[in-house]
Amino acid sequence: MTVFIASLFLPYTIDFKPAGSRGCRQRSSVVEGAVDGSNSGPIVGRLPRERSGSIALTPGATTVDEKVFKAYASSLADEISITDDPKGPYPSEPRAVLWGHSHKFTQPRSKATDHPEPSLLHHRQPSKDRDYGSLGGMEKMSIPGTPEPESFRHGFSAVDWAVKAAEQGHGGLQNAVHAAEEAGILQDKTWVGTLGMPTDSLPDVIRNVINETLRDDFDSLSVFVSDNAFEGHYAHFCRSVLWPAFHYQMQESPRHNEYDDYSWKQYLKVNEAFADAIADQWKPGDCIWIHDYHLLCLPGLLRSRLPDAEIGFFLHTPFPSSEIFRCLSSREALLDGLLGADLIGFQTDEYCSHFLHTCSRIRRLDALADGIQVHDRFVRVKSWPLGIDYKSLNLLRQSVEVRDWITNITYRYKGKRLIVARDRLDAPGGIKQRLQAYELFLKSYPKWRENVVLVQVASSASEVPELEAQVSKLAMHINAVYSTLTHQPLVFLQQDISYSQFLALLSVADIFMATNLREGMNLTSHDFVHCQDGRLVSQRHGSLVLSEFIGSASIFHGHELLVNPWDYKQCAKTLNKALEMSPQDKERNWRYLIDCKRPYTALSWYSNLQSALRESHMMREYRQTTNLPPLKTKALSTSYNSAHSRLIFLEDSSLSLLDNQASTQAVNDVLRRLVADPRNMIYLTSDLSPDQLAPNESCRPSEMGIIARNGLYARLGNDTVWINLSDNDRIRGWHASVKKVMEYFRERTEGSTIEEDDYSVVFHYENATDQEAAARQASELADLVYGVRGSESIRIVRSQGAVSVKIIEGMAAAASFVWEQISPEQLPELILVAGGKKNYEELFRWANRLPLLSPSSSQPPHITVVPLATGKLTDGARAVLPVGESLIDVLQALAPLDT
Ligand SMILES: O=P(O)(O)OC[C@H]1O[C@H](O[C@H]2O[C@H](CO)[C@@H](O)[C@H](O)[C@H]2O)[C@H](O)[C@@H](O)[C@@H]1O
Ligand SMILES: O=c1ccn([C@@H]2O[C@H](COP(=O)(O)OP(=O)(O)O)[C@@H](O)[C@H]2O)c(=O)[nH]1
Repeated sequence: MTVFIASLFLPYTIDFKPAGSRGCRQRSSVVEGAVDGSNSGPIVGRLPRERSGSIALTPGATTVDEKVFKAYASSLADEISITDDPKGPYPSEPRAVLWGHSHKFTQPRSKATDHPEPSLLHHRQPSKDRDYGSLGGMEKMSIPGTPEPESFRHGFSAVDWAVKAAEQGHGGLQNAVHAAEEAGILQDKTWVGTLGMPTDSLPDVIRNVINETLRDDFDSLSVFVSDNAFEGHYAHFCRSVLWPAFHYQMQESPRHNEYDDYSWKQYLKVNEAFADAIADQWKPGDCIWIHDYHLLCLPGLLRSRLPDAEIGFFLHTPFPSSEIFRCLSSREALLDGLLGADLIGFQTDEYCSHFLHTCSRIRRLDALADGIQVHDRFVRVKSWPLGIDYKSLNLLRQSVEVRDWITNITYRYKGKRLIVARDRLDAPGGIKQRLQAYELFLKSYPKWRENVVLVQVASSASEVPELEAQVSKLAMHINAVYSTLTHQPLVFLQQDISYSQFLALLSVADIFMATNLREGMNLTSHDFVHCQDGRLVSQRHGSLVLSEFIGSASIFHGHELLVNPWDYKQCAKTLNKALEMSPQDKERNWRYLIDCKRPYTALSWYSNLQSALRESHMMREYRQTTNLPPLKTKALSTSYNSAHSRLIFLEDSSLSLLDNQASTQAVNDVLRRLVADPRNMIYLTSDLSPDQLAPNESCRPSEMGIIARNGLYARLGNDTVWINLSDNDRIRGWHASVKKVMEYFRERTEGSTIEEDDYSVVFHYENATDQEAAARQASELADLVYGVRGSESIRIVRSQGAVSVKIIEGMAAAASFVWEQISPEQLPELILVAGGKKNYEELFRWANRLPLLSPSSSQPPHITVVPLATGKLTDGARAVLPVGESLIDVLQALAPLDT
């Protein structure tokens, strides 16, 4: 089984250089080739190190501001002056080196910088009598297995190329994939992505050879799209439309409709190219993982090509509030694209909730707490925060290079308190706000002016030149006002620095500021906490000043130094607090952060996602219920008889044992036989309350457990005490707030009514005088309820003429409660769930998930879930009652009279 991992950029790209021009690059560490496909260097699993001799801090200053700061940065570089090869040879390094030594902080570059030079590629005149496409004048087409003539090899060997680490891509994702491979939970993978460089000028033969090398030696499937399509997709639609919107930057930009339309078409085109490439290679049993906002339409495009494929999607960025998302002109298509997946993962619960609400609002879909019902498919939605890979980080930070940088930086900033930040220079990066807060800090706390330095690494983002100019000015202003002859409080590097330099900075910093306005997660803050363990630098426990608005804030929830990045006063105060903190408090804070992030590792992220996808896909199959097989009663009896322990949930509406209607003798008899068997745990479920059930008490066998009020109460078998599974105050709370909102709409919608019981509140407008206005009100009502629901597990169901708000997870939670009461020796070998009400789907899903909860050593239980009513209740069911049979017939087959 192959796992396809699709991300816009492959972890690799191609470095084109004329033969012999690679200078000092270590040839042995590059996978090299000439266009004829012969590898001119040995293929080894390492890519070239990008050595930064003296960090390139002075290139291309153009504006006055830039000159000032680049000159400053350059003098800093001279001061720091490192040697090209700190103390080689390098220790054996972790995999992350494969790409980690590339200039990671060149992220904003949309493409690799090394273009194949046209003069090299077209140095031959196309031959008139042959048509070899872009190969033009080649004497002979390269046919696999056929030796090429010398002339061919010579002509193109002048265009050497090398596979090298891509300069952009998902660091966190790559580390997670690597960790999963090392742990053996990922065995056969194929990365799918573009090379992130212009490829139009590449002759087909070169593409093919590159393709093959990447496929054979780098488990990669390269997707080729035209340079125009790539530009429209990435630079325009991704970077100028989606990225700002997903990070709450909906400012108007001077764009034309045609521009938007064009870039949207290119976005789709690139997504389609991915779909075609994957569909071409996919085999039944393979799994497809799609990553991030560049490929939102890919799940849907793949679903239409491969209806049975196992498809997962993970969004690394935030998913914004529906208020923002609904401004996107392609909102429906984007949602439909995403909903092609079996499972959609987000970094935090907040993003999940925004997504669920957006689907309900824009697509009018039935959003449950754990996913979306899309016609006959259920798309699971859940948060799985990405974490870091300690193993590779530990190895990397102990490299000679990082150690040397630590020495250099410690020497350079001796006696100073060091604050470090590193962000992309775009609006969500929050550099502008951070500098403003820092200025206020220097102003308000003069005692620190002479001994604090903020090192701000700002990777450029050419998309927003105005912001760059503003930030440069601000930086210049801070240094102009607060510098002294011997001290400059701000080092503003509008430059990329190497990862080793950055790790060294993280290790020696007193404070790391991750005060971005928005960010999906921000793993760098996790790296910082880890690097402050004192392993390389004695007793650090530096402080993390963290924005409330980034994914990491949900991991470090409750952290003492959380800030609102727009509140400069608070940020300034927090910096002062962090600097004044006693070593004991710093350590306490640090330990808190370490504990918070412990459960979230790159490996656990990968493995949780992988099993959740498996489960969702499996459940999706059960949900494809149009042709559910009839229940095989005989087979069920066989499993029942061989099971030493059985758990059975039966919905009472068809048995009438719990309600006040008299049940038949047959029902009474068969239930008594079932409960008499000590191997059985029988639970009847009802929507009645314990009070309503009381009068009929004596008619029921006392061994039978009961779940009442759709899961709000449970009574275990042989027990007389009702357990309230929900907190009454909480229920009253949601009930009251939802009702209040409904009242508001009822008053404004003539003819509407509200109906309530203790687990649902329904706004009826089927008899409203003005249906159109009432439907609009109902939509607004649904939106508002989403807003007030807080963390409650409620479900909003829109139906013809009504909006129902119901408490959910009741049945599954009650079933889990029952499950928790069972001792490990008694864990059931057979589970039967039979019911016909809508909330039984929840129970079906719960039961379907059980095999995944079973310890691997134990035999998974045999599960049968049977919808009792025909019609809509099929989600999660595995079989239907055979025509003419009732539940009693099935129960009688299990416990016949003579047993
Ligand atoms: O620059 P892009 O091509 O648009 O890519 C976007 C960013 O993707 C990665 O960051 C995202 O994923 C991280 C890990 O899940 C998460 O921590 C971060 O908040 C997300 O934005 C990548 O690491 C960035 O460098 C890219 O800029
Ligand atoms: O050259 C590099 C750059 C980053 N990383 C790691 O990749 C993760 C950052 O990934 P990403 O850029 O996806 O996350 P962000 O920092 O944007 O949250 C961090 O744990 C880094 O330690 C790495 O191993 N090598």
